[in-house]
Amino acid sequence: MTTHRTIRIGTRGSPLAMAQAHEVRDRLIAAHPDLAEPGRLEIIDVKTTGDKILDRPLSEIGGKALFTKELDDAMLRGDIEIAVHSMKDVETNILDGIVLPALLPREDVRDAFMCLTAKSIAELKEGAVVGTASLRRGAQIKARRPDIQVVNFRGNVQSRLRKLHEGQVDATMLAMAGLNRLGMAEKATAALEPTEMLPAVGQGAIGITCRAGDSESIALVEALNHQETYTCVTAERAFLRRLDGSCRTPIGGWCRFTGPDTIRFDGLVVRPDGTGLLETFREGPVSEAHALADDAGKELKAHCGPEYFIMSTE
Ligand SMILES: NCc1[nH]cc(CCC(=O)O)c1CC(=O)O
Repeated sequence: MTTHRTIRIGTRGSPLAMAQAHEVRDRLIAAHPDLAEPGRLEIIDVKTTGDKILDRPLSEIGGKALFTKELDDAMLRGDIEIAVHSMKDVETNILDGIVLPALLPREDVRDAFMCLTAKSIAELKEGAVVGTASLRRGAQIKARRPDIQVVNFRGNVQSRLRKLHEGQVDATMLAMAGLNRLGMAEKATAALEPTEMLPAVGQGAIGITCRAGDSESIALVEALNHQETYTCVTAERAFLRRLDGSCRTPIGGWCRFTGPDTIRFDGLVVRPDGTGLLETFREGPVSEAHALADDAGKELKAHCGPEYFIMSTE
């Protein structure tokens, strides 16, 4: 192959998004050493609405599509060849004209608990204030500790840590994956086991998209795919699709390999106020991962009424 066009890697501009884009660039060069030549790869900061509006809950301003829309638009316009996404933020249905040729090996899937006064959720003082913009984290913590007050809390990792140190909240939660990628894992007070806080669908996984038909970029990106992660995250997204997943419903879903040929999927839904937690799991062969998670979604969907879903009114 002797084409020499520049491959533009689009990303959001936050420190975490930039770290992820650099990881993709490094992996592309490791897989295709000719890409190390000057001018072959370029990282482009595509501003997203989600990064610009910081004072309202994510669930009120249009959900996770915000984080990906501008990257999708830039790709469809032909401004970038490759886009780097946190799979947690990618809509369950990928746009026509865009493909997902690779998921990188999954990072730590757990949520981090960050608190200056307690080592665990159980040790938080009566009536403690926990800051999170995530309905999933807020509802799961309320399910465990109904006395806790959950307040909306956004911003990047650095600004959330500052608010914690200023005493605006008693505790907050972040993805371990993000802290690890920023080299800030030591900021976590504890990692919450999935039995205590089931992660979001796609948490810890980076997805790389290309324009459908851009066979050169697709071939470069496909070499980075980690099949185990792809199988698990695809299964989780089948579960999410059954539940009409968006930022507006507290949903957790996690699939992992339990042996070379077997998986286990765990899923839950809970009302935003922390009541009515419903959980289920499936175990079976890897080849059935998608069908098993899909079936788990059907089961939970049959049991959760409209009060599990916050309807959009804006
Ligand atoms: N919604 C923002 C977002 N999207 C992905 C991550 C973390 C990295 C990951 O899950 O891969 C975060 C921040 C957080 O939840 O702490």
